[in-house]
Amino acid sequence: MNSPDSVIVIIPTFNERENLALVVTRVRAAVPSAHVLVVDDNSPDGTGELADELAAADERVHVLHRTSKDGLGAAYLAGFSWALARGFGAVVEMDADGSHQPEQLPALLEALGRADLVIGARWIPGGRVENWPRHREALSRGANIYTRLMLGIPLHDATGGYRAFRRETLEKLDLQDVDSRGYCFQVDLALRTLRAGLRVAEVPITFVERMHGSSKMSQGVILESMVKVARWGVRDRLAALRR
Ligand SMILES: Nc1nc2c(ncn2[C@@H]2O[C@H](COP(=O)(O)OP(=O)(O)O[C@H]3O[C@H](CO)[C@@H](O)[C@H](O)[C@@H]3O)[C@@H](O)[C@H]2O)c(=O)[nH]1
Repeated sequence: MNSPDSVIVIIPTFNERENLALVVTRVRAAVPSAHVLVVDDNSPDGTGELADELAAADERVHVLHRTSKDGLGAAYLAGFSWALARGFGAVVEMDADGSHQPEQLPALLEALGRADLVIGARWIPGGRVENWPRHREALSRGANIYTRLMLGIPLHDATGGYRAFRRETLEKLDLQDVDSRGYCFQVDLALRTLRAGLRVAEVPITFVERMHGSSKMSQGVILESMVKVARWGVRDRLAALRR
């Protein structure tokens, strides 16, 4: 069992062979006490085998192999239950492609001292993106405006995927009810955290476009997000009317 102040960084992977070793090395250098859990969905490019090699070389690196690509949300849910069962006190989400800077992890963890969930935010003062194509920036900014309007939440980067949870936060969120598969998983968990009356803080981050491989963003992921966010907004407004 790990101590309450122990940190695990969960990295979901699908075809990230060219990126994984560097990001794991950078995490271990930025916070040497942190553990890393790679959750691989049977990547055809051999990412899972590479993760096994990294785990064999470092006792703080672990791998969860899943049988097929089942979405970012499902991968994180599997990673969360693995981490909670082993007693980690802080659980971090991070992309494998180097978009999230491991060197900014100490700032996220520091903010977790006064919040229940910390989101690394691109769209607040001090936050920025580097080398992102214009259409991706427009999509992300638009998605966050849409989310804020539909849900009436005070967050500027609810879709951001660089974040740190206290273990107690995850324990309170009824994760067994979460069915968000794609990137709307991020909004889903932020919304659940706020609705549970917990504190969400945003800290500025620099998001850097990946050097290798490609994004797994798809029309299906965008559609799921639009429909789910609209549905949650209607649900919450109806609930407010009934009160
Ligand atoms: N295991 C697993 N991993 C996945 C899957 N889909 C994506 N991933 C992994 O999840 C991470 C993010 O996926 P990308 O495809 O690189 O995302 P992006 O387009 O750069 O994502 C941006 O938008 C997301 C949604 O808002 C954000 O979550 C993310 O932080 C970033 O801002 C990567 O490590 C990728 O390999 C999946 O089905 N299974």
